[in-house]
Amino acid sequence: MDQAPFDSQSAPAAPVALTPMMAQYFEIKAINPGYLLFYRMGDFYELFFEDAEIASQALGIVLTKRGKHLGEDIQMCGVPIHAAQDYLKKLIALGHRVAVCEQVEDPAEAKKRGSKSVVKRDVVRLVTAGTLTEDDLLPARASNFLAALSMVRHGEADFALAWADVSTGETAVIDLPANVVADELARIDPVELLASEATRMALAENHVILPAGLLVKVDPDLFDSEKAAERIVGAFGAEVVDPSAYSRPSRAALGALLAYVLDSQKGTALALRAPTAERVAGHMAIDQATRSSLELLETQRGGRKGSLLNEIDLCVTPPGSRLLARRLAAPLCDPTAVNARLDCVSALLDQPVLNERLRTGLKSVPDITRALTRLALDRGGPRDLNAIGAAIGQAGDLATRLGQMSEAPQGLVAIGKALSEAPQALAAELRSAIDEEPPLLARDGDFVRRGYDNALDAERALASETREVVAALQARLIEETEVKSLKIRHNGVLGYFVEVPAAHGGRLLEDPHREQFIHRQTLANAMRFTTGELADLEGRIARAYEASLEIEARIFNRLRESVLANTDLLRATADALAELDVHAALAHLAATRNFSRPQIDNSLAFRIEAGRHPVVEAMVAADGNAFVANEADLSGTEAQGGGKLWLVTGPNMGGKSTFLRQNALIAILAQTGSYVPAALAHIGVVDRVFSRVGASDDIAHGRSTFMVEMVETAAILNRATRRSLVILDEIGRGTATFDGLSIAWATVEALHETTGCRALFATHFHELTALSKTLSRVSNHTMKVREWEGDVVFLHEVAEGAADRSYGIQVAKLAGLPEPVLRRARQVLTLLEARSSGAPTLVLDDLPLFAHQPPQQMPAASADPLNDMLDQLRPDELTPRQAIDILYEFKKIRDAARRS
Ligand SMILES: Nc1ncnc2c1ncn2[C@@H]1O[C@H](COP(=O)(O)OP(=O)(O)OP(=O)(O)O)[C@@H](O)[C@H]1O
Repeated sequence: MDQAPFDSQSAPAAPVALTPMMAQYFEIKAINPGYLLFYRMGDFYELFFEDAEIASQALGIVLTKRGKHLGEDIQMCGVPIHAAQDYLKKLIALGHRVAVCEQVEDPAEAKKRGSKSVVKRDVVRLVTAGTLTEDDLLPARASNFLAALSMVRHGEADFALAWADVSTGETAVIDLPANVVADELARIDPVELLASEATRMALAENHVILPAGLLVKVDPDLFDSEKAAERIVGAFGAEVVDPSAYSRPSRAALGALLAYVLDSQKGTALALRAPTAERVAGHMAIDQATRSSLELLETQRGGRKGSLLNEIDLCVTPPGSRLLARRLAAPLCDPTAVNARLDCVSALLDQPVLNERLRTGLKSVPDITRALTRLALDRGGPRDLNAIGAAIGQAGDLATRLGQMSEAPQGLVAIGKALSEAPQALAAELRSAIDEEPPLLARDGDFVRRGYDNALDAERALASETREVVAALQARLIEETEVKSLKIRHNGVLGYFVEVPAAHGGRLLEDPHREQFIHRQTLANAMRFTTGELADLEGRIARAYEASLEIEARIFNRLRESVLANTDLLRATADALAELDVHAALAHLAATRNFSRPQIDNSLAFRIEAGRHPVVEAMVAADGNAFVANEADLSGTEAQGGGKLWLVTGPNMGGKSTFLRQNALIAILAQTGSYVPAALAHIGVVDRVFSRVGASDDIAHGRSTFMVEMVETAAILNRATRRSLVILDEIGRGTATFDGLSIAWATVEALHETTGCRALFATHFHELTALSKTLSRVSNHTMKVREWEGDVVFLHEVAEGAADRSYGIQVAKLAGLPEPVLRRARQVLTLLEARSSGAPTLVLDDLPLFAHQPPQQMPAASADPLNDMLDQLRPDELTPRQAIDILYEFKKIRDAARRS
């Protein structure tokens, strides 16, 4: 094996000719720019130079030095082979990409070329976040997409996005105009995104910023649409996929995706499925801001817990959870397709005993899509074969159960058919061949069942017979030497040997035993010998073992081939299992959470009775409280000019955000094919949902909160259609009162007059409620509160009419604003209200600040009340929402003081 790549003894301090190994290292490094090079040295992967610095810091491992280059120390760190997987996982999670460079010849071969020759090495795999296949590197319940974004200029730029989960083989592509690129990226949520610099810049001109953390800038050549056609045919076969069926941008995106995956696998055949061509209009458009505001798959803080998905995901298999997440990210727009899904849920809901049995059966079905990919990439092991065998068996059982269903809907019939076609003969073969608990790797052997292969059994018998031979030999040697404590033992260094206690060792060194026993080792208490007979035995055992390993490897490969020959059937089985899991889970959800079936059609209806927010409901229930269900009716018709717009007023904390969001979530759940948390829901399919709720809670990156709010409002006004559902919360709040009010006013008018979409608009500008008099489809609604001894009690109930006031001061009191501040605020409010109603009244200056305060409570600094308030605030005890509300109070007081 090689020594150090860089010879520390002979490395001079000045520029030098490279040692052969250094030359090899640099050569490999140069063709893999952007990757940390894991350079195989014996039992370690070693990293050098900057790679070593990066890895040692990222992994918390020691950085050492090995030799010199150009007079400088060479930094080095290493990870042992057996732990490499864990280190890789950490590096990938931190966004690094790794090139794994192995020794690709036997060191003995290298020696033959001369003593100074270097063992050949080559990169066998590029490991990146988007090209992983190993279970322990992947999240079980989430997809892991690699995406490639292409641009083909036709005067105006046309884009396409291709994406694949390399671990499951799922592949898809979609043509996109520039203005939906960001939405689609948000939906697919890739872990790695390939694009050229030109594409990145063209999108930036369109105000679409590609996520820097995921972006891998690749050579534009990778996107050549002509080469792409060849790659597509090469990957899937001309008889399976016709490249000309895709648009030029789609071909280019697929071509780049395939090239990158192929390169990462270094020549291993691809295990991707023929790409599905998706259409933008096929699913509900939900932009990034809406996804984040509605916390569909993850919360705004980034975790899955607290998201809608987490609340509704009762799937019992990881592929089921992955499918549900994908469906929730892309609800359907075709009522027929939605209803077909709902029919499956309804049928299972109607048969709870069957559904429970199906779920119990599904629970033990292994994740075969990933096992199949590993086998295709020759990275699989006997456990993958077992998983596939078990899953096929389960699929058969589940098909039988489904077959017992009376009047199954079309969707379940199709699932049952796919399950019944699972290749049972293959499963029987796998079951008869592989042990129940095999080792991870085929090369470890001992996984084929006894009785499966005669030749293998014969070799194994030889190996085990030798055990008996050893015992017999030991007995004979005891007799011959008369050393009763003589033992035949085995270890890795000596192989088989004879061991006697030290006290008897001398006897074997003398005649007549001297000839037979060759001394190998003297220990404190024992002496060890070998004999010719033992060496012979050793050889026989080793040969038998080698032979059995070889036979097992042949069996493994044959079974692997049989599995791969059934790839299409197995994928269909896996798809059907995942889909059944999703329907069964949604039926279980509907039953346990009291959801009902939504009525979905092509109308412009949006009528929800007793609607609930599934996540807040669970949260409130955990505190022992009941969620207050609310109705919403935004239904309209073309003849009326579109849907209705509800203006919702009411205090902070009154439940406006919850109410607004729950209606968007109900629409999304319904079009996903799920029952919904409402007593009744009638929804004409929604083509886009826009939700801007609580934007001021977000810390805007680089743009002020108000700017973000305006950019997002602009997007809604430009893109919403009559079929859209728009949910807006406190538009215009982040600027001066009159500017904000005017913007909010004009926005409501535009939504009503031009867009005609169904909309919920929450606001603190009570002036807006006057619009209901002039705009026919605008109506006023309010969150009910009850005042009790000066305090406010939130009823969380939506009622007709407008709120007469905002209860800001009462809420500020709940938030713990100091009493002097509250008192002063009440005075100011009274004055302001009186002034705006035109009543002759005192001016602000007439009122002494904090009048009636005893002097000790109101120190001299009260000339600057804002300062005083700040002194008394306890920021740590405030929620962001409370803090913002207090800030608004501050601004109001300051503005009022300025004007008066
Ligand atoms: N329908 C409901 N039933 C029971 N509790 C509710 C309901 N709606 C909201 N709540 C409770 O009230 C809290 C505040 O609700 P929400 O954030 O929707 O109020 P808001 O009016 O939007 O306030 P803000 O304007 O300050 O964001 C929720 O966290 C929840 O605990």
